[in-house]
Amino acid sequence: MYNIAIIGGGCMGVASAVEIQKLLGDKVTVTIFAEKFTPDTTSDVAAGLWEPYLLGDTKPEDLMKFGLGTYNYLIQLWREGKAKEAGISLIPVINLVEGGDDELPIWLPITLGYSKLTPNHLESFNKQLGRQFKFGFSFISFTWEARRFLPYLMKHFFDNGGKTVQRRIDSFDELSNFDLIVNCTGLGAKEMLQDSLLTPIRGQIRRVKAPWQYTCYLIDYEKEDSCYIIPNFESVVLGGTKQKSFDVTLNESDKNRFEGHLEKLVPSLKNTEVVGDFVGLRPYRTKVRIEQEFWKTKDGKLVKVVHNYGHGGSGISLSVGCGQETAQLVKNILEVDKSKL
Ligand SMILES: Cc1cc2nc3c(=O)[nH]c(=O)nc-3n(C[C@H](O)[C@H](O)[C@H](O)COP(=O)(O)OP(=O)(O)OC[C@H]3O[C@@H](n4cnc5c(N)ncnc54)[C@H](O)[C@@H]3O)c2cc1C
Repeated sequence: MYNIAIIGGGCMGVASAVEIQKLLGDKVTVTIFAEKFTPDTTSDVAAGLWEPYLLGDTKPEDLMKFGLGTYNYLIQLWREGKAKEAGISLIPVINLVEGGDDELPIWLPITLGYSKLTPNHLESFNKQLGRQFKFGFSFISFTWEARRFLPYLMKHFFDNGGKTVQRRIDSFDELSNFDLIVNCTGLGAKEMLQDSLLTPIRGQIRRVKAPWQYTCYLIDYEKEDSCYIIPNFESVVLGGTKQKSFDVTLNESDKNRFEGHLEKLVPSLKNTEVVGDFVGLRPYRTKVRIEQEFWKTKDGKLVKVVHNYGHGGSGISLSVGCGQETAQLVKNILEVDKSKL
C-alpha cells in the first residue's frame, strides 16, 4: 500500500486524486492537503467552459490529449444522465475574431459539431455591434461548473477512502513521510517553488440572472480586451478581464466594461439582476508543467514528486486529461518498486 499526498484542492488536485484512485485502486491511500477547498479556490470562480486557451507553448499534442480526456469524460457523464449532479451543460458557442489569426483552432474537431461562420453571418454581427469581425466559428461544447463538480468528485474521492487536510504547505519537506507527492498548487507553485515561469492573469467576471440565455458568445477570446457571455446553471457569466496582476480586489471600471457591448450583443441582458462580481487569478505558465522530479529534502532524503500545474485559462477544460496523465506518471514511478503494487 502506498501513501500519496496531493497538494491542492482545485480542479487539478481533485481530478488527479480521483484518477489516481481509479488507476491504482486499493494499492494507494490518497490524502489531499490544501489551504482552500471548494467553494474558495480559483477553479470555483471559473465559468467552466471547455475551450483550451492561454496555455503558452504547451505542445499541441499535449493540449489535444488533455482536452480530449476531459471532453470524453464530460460526454460520458452527460450520456449517463449525471449532468445535473456533476454540473455539466451542453451549450452552443459562437466565437468571433476581429483581428489576428483566421485559422480554426487545432482542438476544434474534438467538439461534437463545428463550422466556420459564413460571410453573411459575420456581416450581421458586424452591423449589430459596429465591429469588423473577419473570422468566426461555432461549435458545441460543455460548461463544467466547479462549484457543482468539485463536491461531486469529492464525494467519489471520500467513498474511495480519500482523506483531506486543510493546511498550507510551504515545502515538500513537510510531507516527506509520504511515498509520493503530487503538486497541484496552481499559482501557489510560484511562491512554493520560486517558479518564475508562472504569472497571474487576473480575471474579473460578473454573474447575472438570465435563465433565458443559452448561447455562449466569445469575442476575441485570446486577446486582453476580450469579452464573453457564458451561461451556467443558475447564472450567466459576463467576462472577463485578462490582466497580469496579483490584485484580487474588485475593480469598479472592470465592473462597468460588461455594460455596453455585451448588452448590444444580447440586448435582453440589459438590467438583469446582478448575482455578484468575482475575481480569480489564472495560473498562466509558459508551458503546462506535468513531470516528475526527485526532491531533495533539507536532511538529504529523496522524495518522489509529480507536478501538475500552470494551466492558465484552461484548467477546467484540461483537468481530467491532466489528471489521467498524472495518474499514469504516478503508476510508472511506483512500478519501479513493484513489491507494494
Ligand atoms: C475569471 C476566470 C474564468 C475562468 N474560466 C475558465 C473556463 O471557462 N474554462 C476553463 O477551462 N478554465 C477557466 N479558468 C481557468 C481555471 O479556473 C484555472 O486554470 C484552474 O482553476 C486551475 O486549477 P488548479 O486546480 O490548478 O488551481 P486552483 O483552483 O487555484 O487550486 C489550487 C489549490 O492549491 C492550493 N494551494 C496552493 N498553494 C498551496 C500551498 N502552499 N499549500 C497548500 N495548498 C495550496 C489552493 O488552496 C487550492 O486548493 C478561469 C479562471 C478565471 C480566473
